[in-house]
Amino acid sequence: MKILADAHIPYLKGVAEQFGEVEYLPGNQFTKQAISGKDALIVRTVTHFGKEILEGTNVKLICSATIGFDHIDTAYCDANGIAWRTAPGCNANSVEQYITASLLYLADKYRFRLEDKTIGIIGVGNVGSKVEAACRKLGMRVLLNDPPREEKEYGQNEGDREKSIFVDLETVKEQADIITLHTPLTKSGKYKTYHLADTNFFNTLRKRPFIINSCRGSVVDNPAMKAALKTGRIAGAVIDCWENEPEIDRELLQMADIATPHIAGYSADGKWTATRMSLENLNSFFAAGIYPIRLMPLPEPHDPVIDLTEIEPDKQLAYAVWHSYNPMEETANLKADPDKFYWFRSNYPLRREYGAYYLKNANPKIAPLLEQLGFCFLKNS
Ligand SMILES: NC(=O)C1=CN([C@@H]2O[C@H](COP(=O)(O)OP(=O)(O)OC[C@H]3O[C@@H](n4cnc5c(N)ncnc54)[C@H](O)[C@@H]3O)[C@@H](O)[C@H]2O)C=CC1
Ligand SMILES: O=C(O)C(=O)[C@H](O)COP(=O)(O)O
Repeated sequence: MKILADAHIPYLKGVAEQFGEVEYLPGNQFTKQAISGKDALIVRTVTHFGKEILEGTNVKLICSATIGFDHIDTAYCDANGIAWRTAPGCNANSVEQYITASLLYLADKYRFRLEDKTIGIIGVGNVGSKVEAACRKLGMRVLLNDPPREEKEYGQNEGDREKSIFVDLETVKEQADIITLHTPLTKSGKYKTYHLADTNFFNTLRKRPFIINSCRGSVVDNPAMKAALKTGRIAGAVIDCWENEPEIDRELLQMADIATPHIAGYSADGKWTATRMSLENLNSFFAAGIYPIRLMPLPEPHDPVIDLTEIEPDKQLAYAVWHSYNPMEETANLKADPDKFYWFRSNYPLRREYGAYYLKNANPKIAPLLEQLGFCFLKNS
């Protein structure tokens, strides 16, 4: 079997070779010529797979090591017998870590308590559900908006809808102090999300909320968001996903509280899982019978012990979370050097999720919350 893989998918080299002959190329260098003789592609979101690149090639399977799949023209693939697979949920914990770290940053910067705030979560799938769980642990009031799920789970019947755990978008716009988006990017259909947050959305917000976009750039109309920041219709913005990546709006970049180069899902844990799932997809599609698929173990963090001895109890939560992941350095780097958007993504430092860290001397009042988030504890601490 001949495989072409994105060279920036970690933990793949040396393992994918069990399946056949593997060539590696950076995702932005995939061409029709490069893919034409390949049976399978292992890809990332940076390459668009539609008619222009796929037509006339031999490709039978596209494995995307990602959750999102808006970079694949699925209608073209389905119509032309090209199978495609993704890695559902692979980096959902990583996005939750990003959102938790960002919420704690906003609370610190603007001097509010998360317990006093209402968050609206738009899109409650793998990622949104993790974000929901984290926000509840943080003591926030949570509003869930997911019309496709609501329709599927509660139907059209008014009586059933009354039992729904979901609210409509108007309620989110009316009551949320913070709105975070976790939908896929879809450009057609009853529930399309392209420019879900457009000028009208921003003009009809009631509470001057913070907006967080870590799903896909075009779910938010970026010029409309910039205008909303300028007029003060929104209090601030956390932006991981942008329209026209990597050529993002420089003015919007400078205005955002947190501005990162589409890396919310970039924990090593998430990347490792994405690679494993992609190889499993390859294995089952071609009935390759490779067992076990063994990836190298995840590297330990550089500083796995978090000593909270000197940290005031009410600062321990943020301290521990930011020790595991702090978006501020990335924000400063991107603001200083936006031309390196793609480079920052391709040269991402090791980031581990909470479970790779051991806490020492946590205050007994805060320890249960840290444990619920997923941190470990050093024995006798
Ligand atoms: N920034 C990053 O690094 C990452 C971004 N993502 C993005 O996050 C998206 C969501 O990921 P998952 O939760 O795993 O996907 P998912 O498919 O599990 O959940 C998406 C949810 O959005 C809902 N939805 C669809 N249209 C909607 C609408 N118009 N309004 C409200 N809800 C709507 C769906 O019903 C579903 O429950 C991905 O499609 C991807 O684009 C995912 C991982 C990492
Ligand atoms: O999983 C997704 O969906 C994402 O957005 C990924 O985190 C994007 O990663 P790349 O494929 O662009 O490296």
